[in-house]
Amino acid sequence: MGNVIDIAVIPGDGIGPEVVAEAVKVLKFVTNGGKAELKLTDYKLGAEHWLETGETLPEETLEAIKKHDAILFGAVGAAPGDTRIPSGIIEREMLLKLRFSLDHFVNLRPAKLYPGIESPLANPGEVDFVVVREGTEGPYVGNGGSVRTGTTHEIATEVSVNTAYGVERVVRDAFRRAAERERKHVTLVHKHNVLVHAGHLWKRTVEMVAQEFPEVTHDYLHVDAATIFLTTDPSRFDVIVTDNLFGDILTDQAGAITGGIGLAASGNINMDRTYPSMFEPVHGSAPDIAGQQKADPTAAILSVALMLDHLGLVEEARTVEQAVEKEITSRQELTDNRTTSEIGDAIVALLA
Ligand SMILES: NC(=O)C1=CN([C@@H]2O[C@H](COP(=O)(O)OP(=O)(O)OC[C@H]3O[C@@H](n4cnc5c(N)ncnc54)[C@H](O)[C@@H]3O)[C@@H](O)[C@H]2O)C=CC1
Ligand SMILES: CC(C)CC(=O)C(=O)O
Ligand SMILES: [Mg+2]
Repeated sequence: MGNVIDIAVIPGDGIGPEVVAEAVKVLKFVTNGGKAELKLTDYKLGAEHWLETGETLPEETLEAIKKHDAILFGAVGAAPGDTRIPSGIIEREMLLKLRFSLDHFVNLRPAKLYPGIESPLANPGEVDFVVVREGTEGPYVGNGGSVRTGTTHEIATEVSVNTAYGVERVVRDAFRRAAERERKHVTLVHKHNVLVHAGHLWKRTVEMVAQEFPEVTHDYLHVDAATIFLTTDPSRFDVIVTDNLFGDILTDQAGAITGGIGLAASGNINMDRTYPSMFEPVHGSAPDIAGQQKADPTAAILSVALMLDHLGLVEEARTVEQAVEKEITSRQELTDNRTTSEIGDAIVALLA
């Protein structure tokens, strides 16, 4: 990394550029005069870019992105009903291509109910867990197709790919994280009563890796039951490890119970550091509120804290998290009807 922190910025579509602008404000402020000089390079990618150019993620852009220390990402994608853009093209050929090409095998999604934030649950208790979602495999790999057989019936397949290598490395990561946490507990979430091939691989892998971590306890929940407990007893969770699809769904639910998707941060992490990791809010491009300064930028700002931590700027990361915590605690309502930019400014003011 040297004395320069070299960040690729991909604002994307919808509210992506609005929340990234606030995240960048925070990043500039917190690194100003610090250990390293900040260098930001913007990349125009996403649905709007595709409409203008027909490009999703050209190889030369991918190669250029690989050279940065980390990536700050907003969100991409069109409104679900937008017929100008083939559904999924941007998500798969741009966002997932980035995650897969850069081997972001740990999709880290912390879920914390900050003091002062109202949960929709009557008695949420103390909620502070992380979801370690596998980021490069599962049903998101594009292993499928749509064919017509001799009958008139169309067949569509979407095959989930789970390699022993991929499962083992993410499960070990979850146990390592649990070993560092107070409660030291891992919950595997899957559906091995039905998805027996993938489910048993995950279950056997957890049993195997658990031997290396005698101080970490573990249990198992089928994903349907996990959604119940996320609503009725979220404080039971410490570290959840799960596949790409279940982790995607559970982390939107985790966002909702911890005060809203506008607060949920994530990191797509290449733990081997062979390529840059990417930090982004859990939410999407929110076309329903885009361009109105209604989005909460807190998730994007907390993603900056995850990024700083990953880059070894631990003090700066903690400073950002503390400022967010302080700002959130002072809120009467989730955003207090302030603009995206006003919330960003309020957090920056607390960094000073
Ligand atoms: N990582 C990414 O780039 C992701 C992209 N998407 C894409 O985003 C587009 C919209 O997807 P949706 O399913 O509608 O999910 P979404 O997360 O964009 O929006 C769901 C709901 O949450 C609200 N919301 C989201 N972020 C918010 C914020 N920061 N502050 C306040 N409210 C917020 C939205 O207004 C909407 O009502 C689609 O094209 C989808 O494929 C969806 C999820 C992740
Ligand atoms: C490819 C993305 C749109 C999947 C998603 O919703 C997410 O990663 O949260
Ligand atoms: Mg999602």
